[in-house]
Amino acid sequence: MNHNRLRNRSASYEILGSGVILLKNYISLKDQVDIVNICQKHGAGPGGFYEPSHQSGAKLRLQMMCFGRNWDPVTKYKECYRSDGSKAPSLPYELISFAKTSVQNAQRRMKELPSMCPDICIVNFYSPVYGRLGLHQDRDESSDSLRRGLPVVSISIGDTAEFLYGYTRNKDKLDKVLLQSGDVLIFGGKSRHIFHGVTQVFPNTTPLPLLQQTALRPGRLNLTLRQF
Ligand SMILES: O=C(O)CCC(=O)C(=O)O
Ligand SMILES: [Fe+2]
Repeated sequence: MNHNRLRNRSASYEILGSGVILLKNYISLKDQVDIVNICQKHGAGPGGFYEPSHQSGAKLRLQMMCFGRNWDPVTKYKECYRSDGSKAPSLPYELISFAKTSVQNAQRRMKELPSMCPDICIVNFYSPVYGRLGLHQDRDESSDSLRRGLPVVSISIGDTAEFLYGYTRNKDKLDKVLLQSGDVLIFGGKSRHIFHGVTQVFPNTTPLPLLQQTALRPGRLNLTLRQF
C-alpha cells in the first residue's frame, strides 16, 4: 500500500467537530482491494469472522473479527482467547502503517488530533439492510489511551452506511453522515468518547470496480484501528 498523502484526485475532507475529521474518498481502489483481501485471508481462519452476542444472548447485527487483541461485547478486551479457543491474528503491518499515515494527514488539517500507533483493530461486516450497530462509545481501551484521546481510525469499504454521532445519547440531537467506500473517519482528542452507531447500510452501493476486483460479498466492511 502506498498512502503518503491525500493522493486520490477526488479526495477531500470535512471537519465534523473538534477531533472529528472525515477523509472522503481517501483510500485508493488498489488499497481498498488490498484491505478486503487482508480481511478475507484472516477472516476465514481461526480467530476469523463470527457472530458476536450481547450479554443478553441477542446477536449483534454484524459479523466481527479482531486483529491484535480480542474484543467482544461481553468480556471486552479481558479474554485473550475467544470461546472457540481462537486468538486474534496479529495486526498486519499494512494496516498499522495505513492508520498512522491517515492520522498524520488528518493532523495537517486538525492540529489538535493526537498521533497514535495502532495495535488493535476490530473488523465488522454488515449485511445490507439487516446490518447495524447500536449507539455506543469506544471506551474499552486502556485508560491511558482514552485519557490522551488517541484517535480511532475507521475505514469504510463496500456499501454506504448511515453513521450517527454526537456528544449525547439522545438520538434526536445526533448528527448523521454517510460513510462511503474509501472514506476514513477519525475521532480523537476531545471527541474520543463520542456516541456513535450505524443505523443503515444501503444495498447495491459498492463501487463496481471493487466488486470486480475482489470477492467482497454484498455489504459493508468497517475496520476501526485503535491503540490499546
Ligand atoms: O461500522 C462503523 O462505522 C463503526 C464501527 C464501530 O463503531 C465499532 O466497531 O466500534
Ligand atoms: Fe465504535
